[in-house]
Amino acid sequence: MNAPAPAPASDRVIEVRGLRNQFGAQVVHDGLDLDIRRGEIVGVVGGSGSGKSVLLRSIIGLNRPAAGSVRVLGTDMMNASDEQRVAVERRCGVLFQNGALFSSLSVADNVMVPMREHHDLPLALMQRFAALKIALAGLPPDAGAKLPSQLSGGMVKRAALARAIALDPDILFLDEPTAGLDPIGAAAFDQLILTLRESLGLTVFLITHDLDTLYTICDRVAVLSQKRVLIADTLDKVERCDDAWVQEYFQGPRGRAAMQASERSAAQHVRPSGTEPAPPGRAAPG
Ligand SMILES: Nc1ncnc2c1ncn2[C@@H]1O[C@H](COP(=O)(O)OP(=O)(O)OP(=O)(O)O)[C@@H](O)[C@H]1O
Repeated sequence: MNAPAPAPASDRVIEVRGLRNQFGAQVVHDGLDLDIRRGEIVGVVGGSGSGKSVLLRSIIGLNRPAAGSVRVLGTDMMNASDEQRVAVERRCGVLFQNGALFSSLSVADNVMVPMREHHDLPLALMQRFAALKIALAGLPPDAGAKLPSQLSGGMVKRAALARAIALDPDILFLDEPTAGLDPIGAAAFDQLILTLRESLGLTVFLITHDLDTLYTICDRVAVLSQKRVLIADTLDKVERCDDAWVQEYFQGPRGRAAMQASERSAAQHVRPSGTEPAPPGRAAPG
């Protein structure tokens, strides 16, 4: 398999080299390399327990790797001062699995948490910014006053997204953002990510098990297998990778359904105006 040409250094917003993570005797990553380029949406896939979340945590500094190097926005995270690390953190928004909102704070207060942490702004200004982010995340204005427990699952994801974009990040990290959403909610969330990428110029690191998300919004897909990134490339190249897990994942019934839905969607875009589009397809949630 030919490796894709390396991106110029100035384009790489995340560079992971020789990453090793180990918990006791369990080696999760060994010699893992990954580049993420400015402005792309990269889907990170792999079997359960392959180390996707640990990789995310290693990149954002929540997990200290046993070996290797991680550069984020040009900063060597393993050797950065606290000040440099905080400066990078400010430029990264994270949507954790299940949202991880503070249950005792309203949505607006949750969105203001990173603002309070990193800036010294008047309350009224923070409230205006929070309302803007809540709207950008596709929530109605009255959602700001609600507690997370008063929201539907889809709204919790959007509230967590509003918090993740609170500081206008350069890089958005999403850990299974469409898990638990119904197919229509998941498709809407995918479109929201695309819209935000365009409007905010984001780079997106996206962990997902959702094949439709991969086909709909990802520029490249990185497959975690055998403790490393087996391949990180466009979907058509990844689909042709002859690894057993990749074949089972992409050529199984759900993979084929997602691929066909994506082909139907592409065909709709060249359909002459005035003709009826085919209904959108989305593999049923597992
Ligand atoms: N803090 C920790 N201490 C010990 N083991 C850990 C820790 N964090 C993760 N692990 C282990 O590392 C492995 C990889 O975990 P990780 O959560 O990254 O998997 P994943 O690929 O995200 O899985 P899933 O798709 O199920 O969410 C798992 O075996 C997990 O139990």
